[in-house]
This record gives sequence, C-alpha cells and structure tokens, in this order.
Amino acid sequence: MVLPSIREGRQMVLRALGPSGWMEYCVLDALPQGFTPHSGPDMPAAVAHAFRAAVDEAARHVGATAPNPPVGCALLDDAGTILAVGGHHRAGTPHAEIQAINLCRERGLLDRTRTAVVTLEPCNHTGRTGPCSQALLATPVRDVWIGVRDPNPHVEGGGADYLRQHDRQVHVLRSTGPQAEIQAICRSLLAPFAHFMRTGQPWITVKQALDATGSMLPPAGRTTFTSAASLDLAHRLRRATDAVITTGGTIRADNPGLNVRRVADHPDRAPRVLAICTRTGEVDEAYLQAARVRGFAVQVCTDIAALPDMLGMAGVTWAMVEAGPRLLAEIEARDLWHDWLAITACTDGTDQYSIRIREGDVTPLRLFPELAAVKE
Ligand SMILES: NC(=O)C1=CN([C@@H]2O[C@H](COP(=O)(O)OP(=O)(O)OC[C@H]3O[C@@H](n4cnc5c(N)ncnc54)[C@H](OP(=O)(O)O)[C@@H]3O)[C@@H](O)[C@H]2O)C=CC1
Ligand SMILES: Nc1c(N[C@@H]2O[C@H](COP(=O)(O)O)[C@@H](O)[C@H]2O)[nH]c(=O)[nH]c1=O
Repeated sequence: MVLPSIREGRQMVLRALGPSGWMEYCVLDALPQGFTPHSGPDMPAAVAHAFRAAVDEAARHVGATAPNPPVGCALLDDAGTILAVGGHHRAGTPHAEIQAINLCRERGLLDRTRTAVVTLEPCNHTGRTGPCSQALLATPVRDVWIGVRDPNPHVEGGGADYLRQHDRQVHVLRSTGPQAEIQAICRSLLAPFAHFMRTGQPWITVKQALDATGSMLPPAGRTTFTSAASLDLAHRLRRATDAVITTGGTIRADNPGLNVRRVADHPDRAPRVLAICTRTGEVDEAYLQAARVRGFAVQVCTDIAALPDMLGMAGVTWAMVEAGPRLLAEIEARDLWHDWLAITACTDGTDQYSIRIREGDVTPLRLFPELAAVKE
C-alpha cells in the first residue's frame, strides 16, 4: 500500500470533510497511541500539545477581550486527539470552553470529549454568560487541565473546586518541573488581566525605539527609524493592547497616527483609548478630531499619576506607551511601568530587542514569537 504524503493526506481529508479545515487540524495533530490522561502527576504530551493550541487560539484575540481576559480551551478525546479549540472573542460573548463545546457539538463529536485543557480556571458564576464549570459537567469530560487559577476576586468559589466536588480530575499546572514552561506561557497570557484584577489598573508596557547612538529622536522629516519587521511588531502590539499612551510633545513633533495599520486590526473592536499626557491640557482640536475618526476614544490626562486609575476606569487591561524621552523619564521615575521593550536600530539595518520586567518574571511580551526568548 502506498501511503499518501502528509500534504496529500491533508487534501484528502479536507475534500472529505469540507472547506472549514478543522479536521486537518485534528488529523495532523493526532498523537501516538498510549495517551493516558489519568496516568499520574506529570503532563501527558497530548495535554502539553493541547495547551499550546489553546494558548495560540487565545492569543489571536488578545486586544479584543477587555475587560475580560483572553482564554483558550481545547477538548480532547480518549486518544489525546484535539477535537476542537475555542477562544474567548469579546466580553459578553461565549467563553472559550463554551466555544469549544459548541464546536464539538456542531461536529457531532461531543460524546467523544474526555479531557478539557483550559488556559484559565473555568468560571463558576453567572455573569454575562453561564458558568463554564457546569457546561463542562454536562459533557463526558473527566479530566480538566488548568493553566492558571482565576485571579478575579469577585468570582465566588473557583471552578476547579466545583469540578473536583463533582468527581472530575482537576490538574492545575505547577510552577516547577515539567509543567513550569507551559504554566509560564499561560501566566504571560493572563498577566494584564491578573494585574487589572488585583489593582483596577492596566498593565503598562513601554515601547522605546533607540538608534545606534542611544537617541530616541527620529531623523529630520521622519517619525520612525526602526526596521519594517519592528514596525510590524509595533503595530501587532497596538492591536494586542487596549490603549496607547502618548503626549502633547510627541503629537506636536510627529502628528502620529498611533492606530493599527501595518497588520489587520480586530474587526469591530470597541474604540481603543488614546491617552494624551499633557501638563498644559492643550491639545490641537484638529488632532483630537482626526484621532476620533481613526477610531480612538480620546482621553486627555494632565496628571500622569492619575493615568493608571483613569485607564482602569475605562476598562483598559493593557496599555502601551509610545512617547518621547521626557515622558519615559517620568514613567520610569514613578514606577508607572510593568515591562519595557527597547528596540535598538543597529547600523547594519537590523534591530535588537531587549525586555525589562519591573517585578517578577512574567510579561505578555513573551506571547510575540520574536520576543519569546529575548533576554533582559
Ligand atoms: N523613539 C521612540 O520610541 C519615540 C520617540 N519620540 C520622539 O520624541 C520626541 C518628543 O519628545 P518630547 O518632546 O520629550 O515629548 P515626550 O513625548 O517625552 O512628552 C513630553 C510631554 O509630556 C507631557 N508631560 C510631561 N510630564 C507630564 C506629567 N507629569 N503629566 C502629564 N503630562 C506630562 C508634557 O506635555 P505638554 O507640553 O503638552 O504639557 C510634555 O511636553 C519627538 O521627536 C518624537 O519623535 C516619541 C515617541 C516615541
Ligand atoms: N520612532 C519610532 C517609533 N515612534 C513612535 O511611533 C509614532 C509614529 O506612529 P505612526 O504615526 O502611527 O506611524 C511616533 O510618534 C512615536 O510615538 N516607533 C517605532 O516602532 N519605531 C520607531 O523608530
């Protein structure tokens, strides 16, 4: 018998199962036999694999879910094959677990579900949608793997405890040993939301472009000087965040757009906040008007100390600073930042990245492939 190549096999499956492509995912990701979800404390390879799929799905919606967190969920069968991967898209729409359950139901696969892999503990309360813990109980799922416990203090009784009380095996990833790497990715995904839950304020990322001499100022007649790849990254960061923080000084110097242009933005996103720091409070009315036309909800901030609360009140979970050297000095002196991405344009046309994290070891910047391994 001549086996089809992966490509041929994939085309055969797609022809057989329609254009959506979902079974392509299942087939190519089917794992070797021997996956035993009840087998012990360490994470089976299929679960690790499913966590990555769930994180990827959640990451596609980072920047669209605020004030909710981005979450992903994969449902697996007995053999460890991924049946469906769901993500949370927007506040008020179904959570990741419900998306994955609904996908399985549509595909006639719900009866095969045995293991749920979720980047965040399933909710156990009725908010704008029903409790995901109960939705999972209504499926044949026996094992639930959780990346991070829910940091939301307003959520009474965790979904993990509820599922355990109903005889489900619940595994919460540990921060040491073989589970640590995936737990860290889940914590990176959740970092802005977890901070927002603790403080009511957004996670604040500084993005700073530097030339080879260490200057932040662009050459005359230009507003940027980093490479095309770094500008793409800057726009992907804008897409992932809920607010841009800039200043009166930068607006007067650059008349910057600050919107997402080099990559596709989330469709139908609620207006992103443009926070303009200015001591005088005087910002050109034509600039404000044009920024609103670009889709921003503009907020003028005359006291930078009040900025985190102001943004938190607007439901901003992750904000990015795009400002010049004077405001960055203020932000650093006042500890108003959480992570700091420096992009240095080298003379050979390449850029170097470095990341500082003010406290701890978690940064959502690690979700971006080119920053995943960047050193401080
Ligand atoms: N390389 C890079 O990553 C970037 C470079 N730039 C460059 O930086 C230059 C502009 O820098 P600069 O003029 O120093 O401007 P900054 O962007 O550093 O902002 C300074 C302005 O911020 C406002 N401000 C300062 N402190 C506070 C405070 N405590 N509360 C509220 N508002 C405050 C004031 O605005 P006001 O005067 O209105 O009161 C002040 O003029 C431009 O050349 C631009 O191209 C800009 C962004 C990024
Ligand atoms: N110079 C510089 C940046 N600077 C920031 O980008 C703004 C211009 O944004 P826009 O008008 O939307 O293209 C500029 O005013 C400043 O805030 N960003 C970068 O990624 N790389 C760069 O080299």
